[in-house]
Amino acid sequence: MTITRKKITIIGAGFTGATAALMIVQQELGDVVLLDIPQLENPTRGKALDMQEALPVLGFDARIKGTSNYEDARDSDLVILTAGIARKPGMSRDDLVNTNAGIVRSVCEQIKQVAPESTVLVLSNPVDAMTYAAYRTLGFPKNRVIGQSGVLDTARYCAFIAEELNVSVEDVRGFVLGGHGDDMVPLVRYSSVGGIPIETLIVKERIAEIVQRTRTGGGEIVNLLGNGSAYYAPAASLAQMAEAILKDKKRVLPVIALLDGEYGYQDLFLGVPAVLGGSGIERIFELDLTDEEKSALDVSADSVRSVISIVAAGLPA
Ligand SMILES: NC(=O)c1ccc[n+]([C@@H]2O[C@H](COP(=O)([O-])OP(=O)(O)OC[C@H]3O[C@@H](n4cnc5c(N)ncnc54)[C@H](O)[C@@H]3O)[C@@H](O)[C@H]2O)c1
Ligand SMILES: O=C(O)C[C@H](O)C(=O)O
Repeated sequence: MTITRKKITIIGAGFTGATAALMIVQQELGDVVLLDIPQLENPTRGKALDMQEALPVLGFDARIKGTSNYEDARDSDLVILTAGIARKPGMSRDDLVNTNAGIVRSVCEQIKQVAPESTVLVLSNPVDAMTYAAYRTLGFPKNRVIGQSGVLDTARYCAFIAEELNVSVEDVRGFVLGGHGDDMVPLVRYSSVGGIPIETLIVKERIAEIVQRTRTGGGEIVNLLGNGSAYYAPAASLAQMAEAILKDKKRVLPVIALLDGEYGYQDLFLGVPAVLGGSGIERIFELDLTDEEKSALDVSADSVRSVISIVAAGLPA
């Protein structure tokens, strides 16, 4: 019996792309193609070769290829899109919209030629709108075009709760809904530690501070780094989503999905809990929200809608 490994192409071999590549091969999810622009062909090949040479020490089997040629991405099972510019201190993610929409569109034109059956995972910011740009350009079914934000935002939220209570992160459960902006919606009511609701363990004022820190978590890292944005936690989030898809795990994770009436929104990409498996987004869960939670989600949805409208204006009708 021949065992054929899955093929994962990561477009953008910068901080998030290269880190995700290493995490993906360390989970033995498949062979990785790391693709960047032709001007960066040699550094991209260098990164891939360096990772390849780490694998005998780490003890994992995979092939990693650095390239700028889309032929190398042919027939990929999964394409991860990290191409684009990152924000600097003082910028919002939305400030990246015009530059990154152009990049996402040009990359997706190529992907649809060489990997028409792939599932596409989008990271480039502003990610809700970039997932929309990818969906419109690719023309793939909506279950195969997915954005990453909620896994990362939830990870930050859970890390802060674990730190607050001095408990294992393994026992913290939480959920962040909505767009990947400072008005995202951490759902306190659905958050627990070892099954115990956090509202019974942490005072209201501290919960509010944790929620606020989660919402601005990306900016906190941008300010500390000074010249770029987070990449370890984003790459780990991509690897978890890749695993769910490539191993058909049917994980329940917050993902950016195209909504068709769910939560009362139409034609909108927004972070919601979904079943992620071999077919991509297999099902969206609609949670019962209080009026307060729904109002907060409406605010986040409005922000996303306004950025999507900028992208839509630049796309052919
Ligand atoms: N959604 C999220 O949660 C999340 C998390 C982290 C970063 N991001 C976003 O991901 C993007 C990448 O972040 P990073 O830290 O890896 O940035 P980076 O600058 O380190 O890497 C980006 C890479 O994309 C490449 N690139 C640019 N145009 C390209 C093209 N047309 N084709 C192929 N490659 C191209 C660049 O050459 C660069 O190597 C940014 O937009 C950032 O804001 C999103
Ligand atoms: O904050 C950023 O610009 C990068 C990313 O979206 C993050 O949340 O870390």
